[in-house]
Amino acid sequence: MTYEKNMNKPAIAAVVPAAGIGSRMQASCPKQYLTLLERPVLSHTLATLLACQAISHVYVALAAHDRRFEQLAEAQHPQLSTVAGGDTRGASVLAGVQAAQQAGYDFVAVHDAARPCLSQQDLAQVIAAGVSHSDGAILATPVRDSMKHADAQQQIIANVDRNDVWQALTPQVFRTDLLLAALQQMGVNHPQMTDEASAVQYFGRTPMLVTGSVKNLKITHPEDLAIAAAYLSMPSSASVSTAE
Ligand SMILES: Nc1ccn([C@@H]2O[C@H](COP(=O)(O)OP(=O)(O)OP(=O)(O)O)[C@@H](O)[C@H]2O)c(=O)n1
Ligand SMILES: C[C@](O)(CO)[C@H](O)COP(=O)(O)O
Repeated sequence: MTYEKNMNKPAIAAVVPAAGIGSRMQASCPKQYLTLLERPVLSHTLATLLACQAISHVYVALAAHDRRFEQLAEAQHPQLSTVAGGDTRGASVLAGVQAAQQAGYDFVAVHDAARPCLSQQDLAQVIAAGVSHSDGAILATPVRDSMKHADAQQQIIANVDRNDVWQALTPQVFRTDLLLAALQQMGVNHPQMTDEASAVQYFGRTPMLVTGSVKNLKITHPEDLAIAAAYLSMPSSASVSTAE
């Protein structure tokens, strides 16, 4: 075992899919290694997870050809292990969840490498909800703009009632055995497996939404790096509204 069993506390591992190529960033290296306030994006993400008292170990899924990870300050951390990622985000997550299960962790908190602005407060809240709700919990934010359905010509065909529409974020926290069974049943190459909750929903369960900060953005497009830098530079008490 890589953690100390405590009868009062569930054993929780984080799983970080970090094997993507970041094609939408159009950068010279995968986005998790781009510099954000003088450190790689992934370094910010891992430091937040490693600083969380509730998380005993972090499994990072890496691309087979990755030679950058070993340069990170966190690479040799005793509470961190790497696993071989896969061709899809789901395959990378599955590899980390399998490692967590083999080590005996009861719960997993899956968090994108590309989300470096997660706060300790949001992390603690989604872990508390994921551990207490039998079908797990994910961070999410209510959508703030008008939402439209469009046809193939990009013409509006209908409005979407936004009152019950949320944007899914990470971390997403589940019992390890539940998430493993759900990922395996849906199949990690399923086109609709865009996050862990999708697999758990496909398995017939109903995860909870926990309202998180919009600052927890996923670095996806070139302009997102500057936004992340601005968010990380704000004092932690500075709030960004989650709903309009
Ligand atoms: N085969 C893959 C694909 C994605 N990811 C990870 O999943 C997270 C969210 O995925 P996304 O933002 O889509 O990352 P990329 O696939 O790298 O980006 P893109 O789709 O623009 O190529 C990222 O941390 C990414 O590294 C992964 O571990 N393994
Ligand atoms: C998991 C996720 O970050 C939740 O918003 C998102 O679904 C990942 O999607 P991507 O297409 O791999 O960026």
